[in-house]
Amino acid sequence: MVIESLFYFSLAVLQALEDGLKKADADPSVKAVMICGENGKFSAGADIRGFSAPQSHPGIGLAPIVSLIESSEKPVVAAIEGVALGGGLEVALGCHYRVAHVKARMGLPEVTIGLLPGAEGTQRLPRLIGVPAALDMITTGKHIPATEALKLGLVDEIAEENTIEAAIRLANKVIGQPLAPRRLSLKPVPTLPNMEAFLREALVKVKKQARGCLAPELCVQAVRAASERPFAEGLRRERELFRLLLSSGQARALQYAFFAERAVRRWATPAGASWSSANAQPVRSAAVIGLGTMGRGIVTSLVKANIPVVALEQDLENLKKGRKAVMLLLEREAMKMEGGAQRLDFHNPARLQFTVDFDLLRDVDLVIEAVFENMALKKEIFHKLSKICKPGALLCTNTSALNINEIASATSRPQQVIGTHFFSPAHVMRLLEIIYGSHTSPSAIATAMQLAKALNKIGVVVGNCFGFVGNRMMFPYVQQAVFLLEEGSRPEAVDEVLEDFGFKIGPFRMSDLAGLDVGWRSRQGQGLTGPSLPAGTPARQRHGQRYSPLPDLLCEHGRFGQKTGHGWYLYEKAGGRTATPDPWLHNFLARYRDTHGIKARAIDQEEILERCLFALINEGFAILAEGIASGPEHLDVIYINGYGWPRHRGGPMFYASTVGLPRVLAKLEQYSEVHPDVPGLRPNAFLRKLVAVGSPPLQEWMSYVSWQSPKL
Ligand SMILES: CCCCCCCC/C=C\C=C\CC(=O)SCCNC(=O)CCNC(=O)[C@H](O)C(C)(C)COP(=O)(O)OP(=O)(O)OC[C@H]1O[C@@H](n2cnc3c(N)ncnc32)[C@H](O)[C@@H]1OP(=O)(O)O
Repeated sequence: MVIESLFYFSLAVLQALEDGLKKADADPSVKAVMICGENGKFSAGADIRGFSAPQSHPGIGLAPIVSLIESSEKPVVAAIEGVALGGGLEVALGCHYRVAHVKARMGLPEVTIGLLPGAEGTQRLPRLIGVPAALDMITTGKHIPATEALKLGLVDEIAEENTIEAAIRLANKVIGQPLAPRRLSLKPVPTLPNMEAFLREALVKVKKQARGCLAPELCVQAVRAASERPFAEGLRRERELFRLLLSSGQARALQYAFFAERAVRRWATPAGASWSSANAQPVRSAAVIGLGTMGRGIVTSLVKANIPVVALEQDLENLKKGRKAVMLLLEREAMKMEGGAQRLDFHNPARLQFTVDFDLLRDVDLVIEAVFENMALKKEIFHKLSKICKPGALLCTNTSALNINEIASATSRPQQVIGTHFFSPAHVMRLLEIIYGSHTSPSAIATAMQLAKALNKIGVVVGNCFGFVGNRMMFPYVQQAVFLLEEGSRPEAVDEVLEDFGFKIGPFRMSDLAGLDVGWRSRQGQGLTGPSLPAGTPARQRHGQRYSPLPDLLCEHGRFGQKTGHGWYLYEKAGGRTATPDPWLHNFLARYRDTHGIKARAIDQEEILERCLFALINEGFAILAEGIASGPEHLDVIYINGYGWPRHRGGPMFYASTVGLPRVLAKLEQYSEVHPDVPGLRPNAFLRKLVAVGSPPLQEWMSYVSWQSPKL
């Protein structure tokens, strides 16, 4: 008998499975059962949306079905095609045999949505493949290919062609064989000589990796229960831990992040452009200009995506340096991939060519300029590109803040100019901020989004303003961090609070890593410091607002961060990575406060957290109100994927909604009263409006934006 299930479970699917199994058991003419999915997909598990209404969620009814499958007196074989994920794999674990198509993928990704495999998966999987492999799958949520599943013993057979036929063949073969040895609930968990030490180390590892995130830790506890307790008791523990996660708030945040990342694919602009009005142009070849840190990563990304690249530098010396660095990156990437260097084919000049000759850019479909942040230089390059490149070529600039319209004005085809803000290291980081200017065509946006997909990145379309979304929100955050130092705090104290919140790295460690000179150059360009600063400008004020010259002073002392061996911290050497608190810096701060008559005060963790985060969130509301991004999900996806925001807190705007908008507003009002010369702390009008209308759920915020004056 064949039972078909749907892509992700609904109550109806579970009911059909139960009915089918009972019918098969009762019918003497049925000798074996095969469970498969529809349309070549076994199952992606439970419907994630339902976890916000757990009482009615189909997942709740899943565990009894898995038990029912296992206890069947007739052999049950799972025919896995496409994916078997989460509850889908748990169903397969209840079956007595598993056959997978060679291209199928399997996994227990519940941890990524803040849960654990709660339909007996944490108890069955270790019994089947042992604790180390099960723990790896359950705590990372990774999807493994069928070939690996076979090696682990997760599946019994691999089908190259027709999985259903192979599963039926296997079912016929095993009719009449004893089923007890195939029932995982009856098997012991394979022992390890050092199980206790192994589990302890696993716990330490996940706690370190996912700071503050509960699910990986509770997954380890559930697997520990499997190794220490009888099956039925292990199940009770699994259920208990599952309930804890479901009510933790982190599950909601992680599930929100799952859907937010999918929602941003459906881009739209205030002018009404979207996928439905735009066709992406094919990108069959690309060029990258500038082989500095960003350019090298971008070339690597393109090669990995199988797009032939022309890599251009201004002179032979830089070309040689850039080429060596790119080759090293590609060698490393190839080592991580199946098929390695052969698959990447980067030694083939038809796939990757290094040159100083602009003329070789004549035929490419897309150019990504990645020279350093200098408007004059970028304009010169774009002017050249508009003369050389073929008419349809997309012209992208990798800038983190500069005005796309001004860069586009140097060309004769501003409709084809677009910002593509990569994050460092560009071949690793998943975010791609895609910035359209006033003249960028919908087709150019669609092409850039398509490129993001090809590069396995998450493209987020945003409007043009200084710093775009990510850096614009980052400025007030870093500004508050520096103000806190002026007022009495230390870099390590501020970093610790934000790292305890869950950021991978606090603002001062981050500045040291990125290089303090980057911001210094930008502030010099803006006339905020350096020779162009008018004489007589007060040290701690610019344009009537509070300004801290601390970062500029550090640069004047040659402290650029990791690269010089000292910045906000001290490092073991130039280029070192181990940050230690620096007594020189502490003295320097004390002298600075004396010079400016600032009385140092003790600043508590709450103030550090709120001033940094609420200033960032406040800017987020301004961005939404101006129509720079089409929804809070966009801001959250940018922060999770580009700025190390803890995913289990769902992104800054989601976090604001969990704190409660009235509280965010009240706190901003309170801080703003104390610091009236800091615009970043002045509550944004859109935040006020949302509070005034009763703080609607985040999904409804954008319906309160008035679009009369989008600054686009
Ligand atoms: C109260 C205590 C009681 C204790 C008992 C508890 C019992 C618990 C029992 C069972 C629990 C089961 C847990 C689960 O099964 S949780 C779900 C686990 N599965 C996943 O996490 C899979 C998530 N999906 C993916 O990874 C991908 O979508 C994938 C399936 C690999 C397909 O990828 P791709 O081809 O790139 O397509 P998209 O990601 O764009 O997805 C297409 C659309 O489908 C939507 N989608 C996908 N999976 C789900 C899902 N599981 N639930 C809801 N929706 C899903 C996705 O959002 C896309 O939608 P759209 O096109 O609108 O953007």
